[in-house]
Amino acid sequence: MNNLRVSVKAPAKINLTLDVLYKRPDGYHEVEMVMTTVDLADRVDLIPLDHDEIRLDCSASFVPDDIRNHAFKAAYLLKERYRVKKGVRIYIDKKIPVAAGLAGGSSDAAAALRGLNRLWNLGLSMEELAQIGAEIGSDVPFCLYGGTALAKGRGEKLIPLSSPAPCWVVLAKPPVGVSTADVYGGLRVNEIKAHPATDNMIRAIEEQNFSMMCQSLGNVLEEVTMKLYPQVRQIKELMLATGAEGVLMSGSGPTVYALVQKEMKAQRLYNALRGFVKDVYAARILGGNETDVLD
Ligand SMILES: C[C@@](CO)(OP(=O)(O)O)[C@H](O)COP(=O)(O)OP(=O)(O)OC[C@H]1O[C@@H](n2ccc(N)nc2=O)[C@H](O)[C@@H]1O
Ligand SMILES: Nc1ncnc2c1ncn2[C@@H]1O[C@H](COP(=O)(O)OP(=O)(O)O)[C@@H](O)[C@H]1O
Repeated sequence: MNNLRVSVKAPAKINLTLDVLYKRPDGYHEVEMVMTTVDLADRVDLIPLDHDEIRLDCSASFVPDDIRNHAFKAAYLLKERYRVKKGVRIYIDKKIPVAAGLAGGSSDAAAALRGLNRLWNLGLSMEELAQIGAEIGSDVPFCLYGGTALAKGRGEKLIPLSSPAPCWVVLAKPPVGVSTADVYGGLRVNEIKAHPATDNMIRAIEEQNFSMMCQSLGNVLEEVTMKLYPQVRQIKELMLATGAEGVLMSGSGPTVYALVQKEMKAQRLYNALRGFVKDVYAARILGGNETDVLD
């Protein structure tokens, strides 16, 4: 049975921009955000079971192992909708920090959708998978396609972009978990001080202009999370003082990342941050399509 297992890479995303246009009647916020994938990734293994059950285990014990897990929900929705009478064990090798603004759970769900489409021979198109993904979470469609994209609507409407200038991303997560709903809930849309220059960011990406990309970083949720967790501001300041060319909080946070072009600078930042917080990662912007099924 084990030779039929499918393993899928589930990369983290960062927000290069995150703008909120207005609060919608359905409670969600209309967003405009540029996202890209980085090579910090979970691995999702899908192993057929000989009975009709979804079982989930994760290397991080505090991650839910039932329908509250986005990857479990992906399998559940596929089984329900396409009347699949097969069982699967989902194993998540967790490398992306949890509740961090890096879409770890969404990426696991996207990986499960892609992998199960193959394991169960469903023949679903990416559009069909993205529709199911959007029912699980606003970031799941982006995670399905990966690469770099402008996301609109509540995050599920995607316009693909080319790869940004290659660079290093040094990520630091203070030891707090952030609830995305609480952060959006704390935002007063008519009090937003500065909206990110989304058009400039898109141009910087198209032109692979690294310094323009750094200048165009912006996230309207940053202020909200910084009020809750002052460590976010402290990490940003430390990153800038250590030579980061651009810094921003990703998503609803609390992870902050620094962009640098040279590996040596990434190493210096990594070392400086490790003296301040435990969760530090050095990764590369992937930017292209890297969401392949591994085997
Ligand atoms: C902020 C972002 C930026 O990429 O990422 P994370 O910080 O979660 O990684 C996303 O918008 C998060 O997407 P995701 O985590 O999939 O959110 P969902 O599960 O769909 O929604 C969780 C909750 O966030 C709020 N929400 C989410 C998306 C949106 N456009 N408006 C909202 O107001 C709603 O209160 C919703 O109930
Ligand atoms: N596969 C998963 N990995 C991590 N967290 C998950 C997963 N499925 C559901 N969750 C739940 O989703 C919440 C948000 O987690 P995550 O996706 O890591 O963060 P974020 O939305 O900030 O990027 C967590 O608190 C966790 O309980």
